[in-house]
Amino acid sequence: MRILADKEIPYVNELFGLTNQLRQYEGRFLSDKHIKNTDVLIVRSITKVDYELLHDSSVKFVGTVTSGTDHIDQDYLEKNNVKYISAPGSNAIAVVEYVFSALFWLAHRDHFFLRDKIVGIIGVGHIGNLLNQRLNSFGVQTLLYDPYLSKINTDKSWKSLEILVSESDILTFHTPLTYTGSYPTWHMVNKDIIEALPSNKTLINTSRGEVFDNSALLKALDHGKKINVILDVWEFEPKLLLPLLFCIDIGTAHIAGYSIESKIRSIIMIYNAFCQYFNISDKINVSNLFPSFINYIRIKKMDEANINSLIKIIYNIYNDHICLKSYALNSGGFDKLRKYYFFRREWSSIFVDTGKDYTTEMLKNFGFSVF
Ligand SMILES: NC(=O)C1=CN([C@@H]2O[C@H](COP(=O)(O)OP(=O)(O)OC[C@H]3O[C@@H](n4cnc5c(N)ncnc54)[C@H](O)[C@@H]3O)[C@@H](O)[C@H]2O)C=CC1
Ligand SMILES: O=C(O)C(=O)[C@H](O)COP(=O)(O)O
Repeated sequence: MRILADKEIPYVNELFGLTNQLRQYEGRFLSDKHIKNTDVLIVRSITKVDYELLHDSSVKFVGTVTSGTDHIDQDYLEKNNVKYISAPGSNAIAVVEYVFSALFWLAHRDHFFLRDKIVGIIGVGHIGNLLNQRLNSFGVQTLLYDPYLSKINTDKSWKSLEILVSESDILTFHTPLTYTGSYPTWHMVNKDIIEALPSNKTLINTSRGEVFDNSALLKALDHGKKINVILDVWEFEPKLLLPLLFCIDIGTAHIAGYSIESKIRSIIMIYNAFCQYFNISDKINVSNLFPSFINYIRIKKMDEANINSLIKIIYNIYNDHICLKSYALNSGGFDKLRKYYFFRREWSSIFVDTGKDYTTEMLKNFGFSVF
C-alpha cells in the first residue's frame, strides 16, 4: 500500500512503515502534485483535504489524527467513495487537563478558589463532558450549553447560551468549527457576546480559533473590557493576530491536545481502522507504544494548593505562554513551536499516594493514578 503521512505524526513508521511504501511530507505544503500514486493519506488539522487536493489522485483512505474535522471536505470524500476516519476523543483528556492547568493558574494569580466559581461549558461532547465530570468531582459547579444535546438532558445545569454568559464566571468553549446548520459556531463569540459578558469573567478557547471573532475580542480589550482571556487556538493560524496575543492572560500555540498519550491514541485509532478497511490480519501489537508511569508522589494533605502543585509537576501552562510570545514574533514561529513541542504527559502518569480513602477516590475521578 502506498501511504503518504504528515511527517510530524509520531509512530507512523512503527505502525505503517514495515509492510507499506511510506512517504512523509510537510503538513502545510502538501499539494495535488505530491499526492499522485498514493492510496492512503494520513493528515493533521493543518492539511485541507478536498477536491483541490484529491481530484487527480487514487487515494482510497484518508485518516486524520484529530478530533476536529473542519479541514476535511467529508461530502467530497463520501461522493468519491473515499473511506475517511478521524480520532474522536483521542485528545479529550489532554485538553481537559490543559483547561484545568489554566484554571488553577488563574486561581493562583487572582487568589480565588475554583470551588467558588461557576464554569460554563459550551459544547458537551468528548471534551466538554469529561471536563464537566472532572469539575463536578472537584466540587465545582458547572452550567452546560449544547443545543444538540439539551433536548435529551433535563438536568438543571443545562441552560441557554444567554444564561451561561450572564451567570458563569468562566466560559470554556469545546465545539467544532461549523459554518452551516441550525447552530453554526463560526464567530459564535462575537462583539455582542463580548459586550454582554460581565466584567472580570473569563473566556477560554481550545476549540478552533474562528469560533471567536479575534478582531472583535482585540477591539474590546483595547477599549478596556475587563475580562480574562485564555486562547490556545487562533483565527488565521499560523499567522495569529499578534496584538491579541500580547493583551490576553494566556496564549498558547494550539497545543492543548498535545499529550504523548493523545498522540498515541489517535494514530492507533487510524491504524486499527486502516487494518479493518484493508482486511489486514497480522496487526502490530500496539500496547507497548504507551509510555510507563513517570512519578510516584506521596501527599499528606489534599487542598487546591497541593493539587495545583501536583498539576504543575506535569505541566506549567505559563511556560507555553512565554514560549508563544517569543516564537510568534518570528516567521514560521507558530508552526516551529508546535513541531518541536515536547509532548507533555497526562495526569494518569503520576501515581499519587495520600494514605486516605476519600481523597484517593477524588484523585482517581480527577484523573491521577492511585493505589
Ligand atoms: N486545541 C486543541 O488542541 C484541540 C481542539 N479540539 C477542538 O475541540 C472541538 C471539540 O472536541 P470534542 O469534544 O472531541 O468534539 P465532540 O464532537 O465530541 O463534541 C463537540 C460538541 O459540540 C457540540 N456543538 C456543536 N455545535 C454547537 C454549538 N453551536 N453550541 C454548542 N455546542 C455545539 C456538539 O453537539 C458536540 O456535543 C473539536 O471539534 C476541535 O475543533 C479538539 C481537540 C484538541
Ligand atoms: O484534534 C484536534 O482537533 C486538534 O485541534 C489537534 O490538537 C490538532 O493538532 P494538529 O493536527 O494540528 O497537530
